[in-house]
Amino acid sequence: MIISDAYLIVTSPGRNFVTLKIVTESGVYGIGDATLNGRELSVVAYLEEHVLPTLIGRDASRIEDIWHYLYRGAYWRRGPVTMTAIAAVDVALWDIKAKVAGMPLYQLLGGKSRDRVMVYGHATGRDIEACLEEVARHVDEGYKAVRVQAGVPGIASIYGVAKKDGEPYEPADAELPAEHVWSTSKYLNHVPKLFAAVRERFGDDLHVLHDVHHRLTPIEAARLGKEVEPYHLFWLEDCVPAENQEAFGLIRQHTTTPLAVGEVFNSLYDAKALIENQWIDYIRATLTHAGGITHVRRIADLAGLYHVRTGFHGPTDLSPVCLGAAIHFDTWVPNFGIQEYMPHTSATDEVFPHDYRFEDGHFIVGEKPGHGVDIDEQLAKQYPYKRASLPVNRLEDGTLWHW
Ligand SMILES: O=C(O)[C@H](O)[C@@H](O)[C@H](O)[C@H](O)CO
Ligand SMILES: [Mg+2]
Repeated sequence: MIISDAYLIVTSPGRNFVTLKIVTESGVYGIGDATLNGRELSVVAYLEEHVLPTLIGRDASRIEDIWHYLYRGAYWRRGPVTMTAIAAVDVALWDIKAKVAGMPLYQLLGGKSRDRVMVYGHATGRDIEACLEEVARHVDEGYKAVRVQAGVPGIASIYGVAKKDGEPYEPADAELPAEHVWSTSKYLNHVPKLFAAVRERFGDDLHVLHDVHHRLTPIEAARLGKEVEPYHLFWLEDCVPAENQEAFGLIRQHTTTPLAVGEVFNSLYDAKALIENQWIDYIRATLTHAGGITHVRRIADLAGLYHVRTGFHGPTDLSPVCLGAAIHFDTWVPNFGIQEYMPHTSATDEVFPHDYRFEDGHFIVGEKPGHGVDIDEQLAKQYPYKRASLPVNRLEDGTLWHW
């Protein structure tokens, strides 16, 4: 299982994706996702200059050793670029190992803990009415859990709401960052009304989620958590920026609304205090940005000791390679909570043929050896990279805020 080649494929079938392919002397290959939204080419440079040349001639079966070679061996630890690069190598190597073993990846991890993986979809609308229509569409399509984000009166553009009702939401929508204007008070006054309307129309059984996208302070998050308690959210996500993990201790004292965090985390150390103090309920760090299967497995195991469950990040800016590998992980991990699912465009699905399938609000893992996702390199060439940036947010007085 000697590595003979390793190269990147950058393609943009609707949005940018970076994919690593590692090939062994026997011809067996594996692929890993290396997409860091809005910062794609920094990971390309990191891999091409510092990682890929060191892989040639190594034994692909030594996943653990290669992980530490890339982590400890870099001297400069952690960070999204490094950890995304390591993750791409790691997932590609697990893909190779499972293919060589002739097993779907979940078997190598320990086998199935469940038959299917519950997902949540995204309902978005300009106002509450439009948003409720989108929730209804998701319910009709079989979803058991729906994230609900609506426009707020007085805020012109807001995270999570598509420009036109019924269109999928894509945040990296401009070559250079768009500037949005944010008002915490308008938002806080509006969200409880949205969830009151959702429960009134859809009853108690549907799981409902909401993403604050890092824009509150701890005491504001505490207020929101308390005010939505009657509507029994499945989770309130990223309610404050999480560099200061202790902030979650304050929020926790005030509310029983379950808290999810971690899509921007890239290592266990970002979440250690959050988990050990039981300040959160769901950890969202996912394979592509947090060092791959080898590292996220450690995060999940620590989380399990403290009743924290997984709720992997799964937006369209993570490629089907990430989603496919995540579904294997979700099928195995004992402390699974939920998986995020934003459907990719059909052009993306054609570039990345895969064997997972969506059925009745759940993903069913595929049975092909490996993680079950491939890349059509010829087709990928038809979609050249296009620079695309995430927006920024400013308060109404012009202060740069969290988007
Ligand atoms: O919960 C989510 O799915 C996320 O918040 C995403 O929508 C991020 O904004 C995106 O991944 C940034 O690239
Ligand atoms: Mg989020």
